Amino acid sequence: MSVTLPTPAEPLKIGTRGSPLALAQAYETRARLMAGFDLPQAAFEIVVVTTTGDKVQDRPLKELGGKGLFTREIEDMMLAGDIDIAVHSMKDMPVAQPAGLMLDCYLPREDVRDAFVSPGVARLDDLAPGQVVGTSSLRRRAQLLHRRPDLKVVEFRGNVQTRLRKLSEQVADCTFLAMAGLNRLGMADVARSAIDPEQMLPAVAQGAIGIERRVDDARAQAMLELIHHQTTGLRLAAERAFLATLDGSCETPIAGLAVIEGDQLWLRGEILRPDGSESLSDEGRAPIAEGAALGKAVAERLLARAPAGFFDWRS
Ligand SMILES: NCc1[nH]cc(CCC(=O)O)c1CC(=O)O
Repeated sequence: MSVTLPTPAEPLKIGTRGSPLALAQAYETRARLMAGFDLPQAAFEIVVVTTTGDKVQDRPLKELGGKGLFTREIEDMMLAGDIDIAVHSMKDMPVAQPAGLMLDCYLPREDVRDAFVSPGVARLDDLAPGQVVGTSSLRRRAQLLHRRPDLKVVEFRGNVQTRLRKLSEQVADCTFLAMAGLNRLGMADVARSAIDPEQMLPAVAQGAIGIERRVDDARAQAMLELIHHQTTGLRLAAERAFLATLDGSCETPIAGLAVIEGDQLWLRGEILRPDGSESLSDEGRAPIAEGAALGKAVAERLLARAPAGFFDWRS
């Protein structure tokens, strides 16, 4: 294939966070761009950005507050022209982008499931009453306590490597990680088992990489159009519309997963109280091109069913 790009006088600067997973995702993006345009590695420059979310490790994420804790500084650099594109875990991305930026390029989605990780226990169902689960995810915490109010949950922050170290220090009996992250790190063997979405519905956009750019950057637009993965985009349109309608973010106990079945999208969504005392689920189907309307409809049904005060966990 021959694609003419606006003159790439300068290397395309790819912004990323510095964790091993973030770097793996940036390398995957670079590899797809190199292959797609038959470009050498020198046509790209990977720029590592340390964000506030990366620097502050000793407080729960929800206390640090603010959507986009891991992305704002990267976006500011892109708006300033210091980087051209930014590679993100879509699970961590707010539903709307700042003025001047857009996010419409997705790489093929990885395994969407959560992994059960434990040195001593093989499966989620094998946990004994009173055992300790480490997680910083409000969703995983609420889903787990909903099914197993007998378990104890402790705060577990940090990247994949940090969490594994805490497990080896016996801070908790088990933890959960996204299968996608483990697979992308070549660490699938860390998962004792993968948890079926029926048992634990994943976070919206789990396993998907998105690439953000400036709205008016014709070179980046041409490059990203070629590597965009269509069906991942259709699934995320449904899931992110669902999240947007609930006004949720990665800081809320919300789960959502869309899959493609023939010419239809099937979306399932779940909202929970943070203590797990209540869980509401809903689902729907629509033609694949109508994901945004589907996500909105499923979210609106959940909102109509949610008792007063269901979302008041921040007060
Ligand atoms: N919130 C952190 C985060 N953001 C994306 C991933 C994993 C990769 C993915 O879901 O795409 C993780 C870690 C985890 O949940 O294990």
